[in-house]
Amino acid sequence: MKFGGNAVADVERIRHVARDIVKQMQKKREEKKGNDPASNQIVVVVSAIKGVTDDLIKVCDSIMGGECSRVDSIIHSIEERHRSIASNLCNDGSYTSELSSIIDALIKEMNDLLKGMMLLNEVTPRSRDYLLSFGERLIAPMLCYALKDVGVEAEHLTGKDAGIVTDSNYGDARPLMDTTRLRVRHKIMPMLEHGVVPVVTGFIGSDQHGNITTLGRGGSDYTATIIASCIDADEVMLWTDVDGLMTADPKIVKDAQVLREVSYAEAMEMALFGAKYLHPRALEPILDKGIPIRIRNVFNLECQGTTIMKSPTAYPSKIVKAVTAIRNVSLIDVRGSSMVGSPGTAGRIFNVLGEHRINIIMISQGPSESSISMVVRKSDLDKAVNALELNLLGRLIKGINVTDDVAIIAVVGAGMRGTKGVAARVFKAVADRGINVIMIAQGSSELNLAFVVEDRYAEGAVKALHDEFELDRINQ
Ligand SMILES: Nc1ncnc2c1ncn2[C@@H]1O[C@H](COP(=O)(O)OP(=O)(O)O)[C@@H](O)[C@H]1O
Ligand SMILES: N[C@@H](CC(=O)OP(=O)(O)O)C(=O)O
Repeated sequence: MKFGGNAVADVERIRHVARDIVKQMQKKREEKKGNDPASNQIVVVVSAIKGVTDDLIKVCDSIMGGECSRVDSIIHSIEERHRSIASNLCNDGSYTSELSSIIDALIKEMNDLLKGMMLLNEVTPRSRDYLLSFGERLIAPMLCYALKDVGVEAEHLTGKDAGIVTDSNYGDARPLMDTTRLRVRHKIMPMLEHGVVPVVTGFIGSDQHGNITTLGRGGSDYTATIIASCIDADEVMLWTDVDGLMTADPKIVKDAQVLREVSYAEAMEMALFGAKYLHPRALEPILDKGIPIRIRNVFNLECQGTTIMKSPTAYPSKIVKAVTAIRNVSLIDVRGSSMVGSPGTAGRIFNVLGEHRINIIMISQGPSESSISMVVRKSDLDKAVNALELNLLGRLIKGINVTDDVAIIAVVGAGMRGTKGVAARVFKAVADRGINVIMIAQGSSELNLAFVVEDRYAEGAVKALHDEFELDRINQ
């Protein structure tokens, strides 16, 4: 069971999560009538309080910008928030003092690290991951003690303690699954057999040298599926603050509906295109084993949520199941006559961006070959343009155009495969709302059709497509 950052934002929510875990354990025991000793074994994975990882990233930026007072004020508010939770969470006084001293020790370690980083005025990928890890490391002991306080035996572990070993690609590390499987089983299985609930920090692992690494934004989902695969779990539950995967972001479309079932492939497309910030690689570890994932709302236990599975049977006649939007992205257009007919052009452009660790979200090249359009995160824009200017401008490419405030809109659904007329419906619906399409891409899997609009039209485009494919009536 993985709990996202919204679910653990304050004392009340953490207590609620602890009670939810107890309920789920009881439910499992009843379902299996207690015959199976593994019937109520649960591993808990938890994310940093929503916003804390973002704040720690701001701290890194401020260190590099030499803004010490900004660092102090952000860190001060993180410390106060966690100290206050630690002192108000448990009813048992001895737990309160144990928890407070754990939190104090972590805060001291974080400040020691910050002192070093500030002294050097330097943030390396390795020190950045080490600092970001404190978001999760500060919350896991809280949930662990909340469980102890309601009578559940629990132990908190970092991803590193739990046995997640990764490569050294800081900021976006990948698990080395064979080693991880051995270590996770060795650590977690005995705890489960002894009736102890492991409470593991999401998002973090460690490389082979023992340095802390992070698995990329949204990486707690990934932690949950890595562990599930290692211990052959029956299922993975991702507990969040919405009822499940929905036909659109409920913050944009008021009558968005919960999808009862989607396939692994559809969920992966939805994740890649921004619906519920599911980690794009989170499904990889459980695909082969076919372990189902359930997305559920921790604040609405009545709702059964969404099941992500191999072969869903719901909605057999639906062409499109969801409309998604990726905001905060920018479009880079590179052009030049020497790009025409010259093999390796795209390779050279993508290499330069790859060397600067810039992820390209969407690519399009017209048959005239004289321009290539790419969408990158807004936060990567400066770095990307800089890298292209320094390495290729005046040689391979003659000009770079930037549109810095765009959004990618995508329609997703396995029913699109081989169905004629989907693109016509999509672009007519958008044009009828007076929205101009800047760039288009469709993968050959035909599971999605994606296009770019100016960001101010993003919500209008999502609503238009939700209406066009009658997604508000999907469950009728
Ligand atoms: N299609 C969608 N279905 C469900 N949620 C969506 C969708 N698109 C965007 N969201 C947003 O994703 C949020 C949940 O993702 P996230 O904040 O990463 O959760 P967590 O912190 O629990 O992992 C919701 O609050 C919702 O606004
Ligand atoms: N805290 C990390 C990892 C994570 O998965 O968070 P969440 O479950 O709240 O999306 C992040 O913000 O990226």
